[in-house]
Amino acid sequence: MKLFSVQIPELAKCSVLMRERSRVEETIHAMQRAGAGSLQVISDFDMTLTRFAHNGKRVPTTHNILDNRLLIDEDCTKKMRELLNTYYPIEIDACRTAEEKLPLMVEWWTKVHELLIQQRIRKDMLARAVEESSAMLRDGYKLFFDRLTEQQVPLLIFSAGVGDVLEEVIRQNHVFYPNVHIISNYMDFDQTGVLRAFKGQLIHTFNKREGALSHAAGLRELQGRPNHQNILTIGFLNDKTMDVANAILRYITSSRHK
Ligand SMILES: Nc1ccn([C@@H]2O[C@H](COP(=O)(O)O)[C@@H](O)[C@H]2O)c(=O)n1
Repeated sequence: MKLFSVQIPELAKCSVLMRERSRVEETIHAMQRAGAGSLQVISDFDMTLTRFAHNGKRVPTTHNILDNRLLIDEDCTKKMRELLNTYYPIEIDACRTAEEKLPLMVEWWTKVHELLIQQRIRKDMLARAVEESSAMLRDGYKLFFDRLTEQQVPLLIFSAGVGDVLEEVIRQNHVFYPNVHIISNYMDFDQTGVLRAFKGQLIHTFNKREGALSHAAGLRELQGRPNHQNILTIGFLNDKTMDVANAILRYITSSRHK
């Protein structure tokens, strides 16, 4: 289909890899015919909506943003880093199955959350910790969030990170719009604003997908958007921008094509 190299030239870039090009094109076409009113977007957060690295340094995940003296002491920093060095290589180990990794991920998240609770983190310090961090959204994020909100397309961010921190990152980047819904690990603060637990069921890397789909089905705003036969999954190479996702979004939501 010539149409796509002309109307979405970003898809012709050699950095864009597709398992079955014709299927991708058919799906985008079907989504465009269905229009913005049928669209819903589900996204990860850390290293998807945020950058992987900047100036050669890793951009912190929402958990790592909490590594700030305003919130935790040196001993906790040390223990959290040891846990990261132990469990992160397991999370990304291509030789282990998801079944093998799952209990180890539960162990990692549980240990870190216990450490954070012991630190009696203060809710009113979170915004400053985010300000002082090097958290950074991926290039092209503004166009992405703006387009979705203009077109009233719900954006469900499903993250195994820390929801309170995630919210603060998008708030400080001025894109926490009403169409944005976040499912994540939220902190539970006592009446004086001190962390005492994490709310609800733990979300980790290996239970995110099922959780995202069941939550999406339950959200009132997403009802009436049953575009389940047309699903497009987009992954990013670490240092790439959101231009491909933005180009597809522009095409699908542009009234010119209707
Ligand atoms: N203590 C932890 C636990 C997890 N992480 C990383 O957070 C990432 C969350 O990613 P989302 O796409 O779900 O937002 C996850 O992949 C872990 O690598 C961490 O940094 N510290």
